[in-house]
Amino acid sequence: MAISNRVNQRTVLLLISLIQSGGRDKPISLSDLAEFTGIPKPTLVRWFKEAENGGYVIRAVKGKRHHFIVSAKGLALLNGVCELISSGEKPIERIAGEVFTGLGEGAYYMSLEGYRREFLKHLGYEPFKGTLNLRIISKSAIYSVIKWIEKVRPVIVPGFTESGRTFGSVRIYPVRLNGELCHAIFPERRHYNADVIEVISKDNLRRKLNLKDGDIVTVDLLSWD
Ligand SMILES: Cc1cc2nc3c(=O)[nH]c(=O)nc-3n(C[C@H](O)[C@H](O)[C@H](O)COP(=O)(O)O)c2cc1C
Ligand SMILES: Nc1ccn([C@@H]2O[C@H](COP(=O)(O)OP(=O)(O)O)[C@@H](O)[C@H]2O)c(=O)n1
Repeated sequence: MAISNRVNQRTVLLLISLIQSGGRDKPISLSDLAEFTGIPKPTLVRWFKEAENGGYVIRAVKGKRHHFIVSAKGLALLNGVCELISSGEKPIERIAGEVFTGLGEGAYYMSLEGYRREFLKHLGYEPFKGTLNLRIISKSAIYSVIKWIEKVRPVIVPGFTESGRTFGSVRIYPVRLNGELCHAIFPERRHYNADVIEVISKDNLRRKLNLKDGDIVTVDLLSWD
């Protein structure tokens, strides 16, 4: 079920609270829910009124006690929320990175035929000539990257010799940058330390994702399967 943006977020929170309190398949009283969640009764009364008007809960009154059942529409709404969250692949980790400009060397290396041929073969596209640099600010995120690199088997582009000069191998890993599927590359010989990721893509990412130096991006660290 697609979630309408008119759905009240309080209703979603209320339904989650009901289910956490054991109300997925049986009625829960207002008092029990207040006790379980610590949400004041008057607040719950208001939230239940909204949810009832929307058809997301069913009220059953016995004496002074009000019981609530999650309706079929309420369950469908929560399933819609779950689908929204779980759509797409599950990243191994998710970190933040900051865009910065380097010395312009990425464009040179990414233009070399010896690399371009292999990128096309392994990734199925001809990358934009350059690497988008991301600085990882937090220590825990740097640690996540180190663990990710250890865990995921890389695609390896071998080194080669061209015009008498030797170029090193490059390890490649899949990533999503602000939701866009791209690849992180780790050249065997590189200037940067563990706090920098270089990202390649068929597109000019600055243009496509409207990025400039200092912007913070979301990086999903993925595996190949
Ligand atoms: C595909 C690729 C291959 C590279 N191979 C080498 C290499 O063989 N030797 C080297 O000194 N640096 C190599 N580098 C690393 C660059 O020297 C540099 O660390 C990196 O690309 C960052 O450059 P920038 O931020 O100035 O653009 C390579 C970079 C890329 C993208
Ligand atoms: N897929 C890519 C690769 C590089 N770039 C950008 O293209 C420019 C040239 O890349 P580069 O690697 O030579 O430059 P620097 O990383 O040294 O700044 C830089 O501004 C990169 O950030 C991009 O927008 N999208």
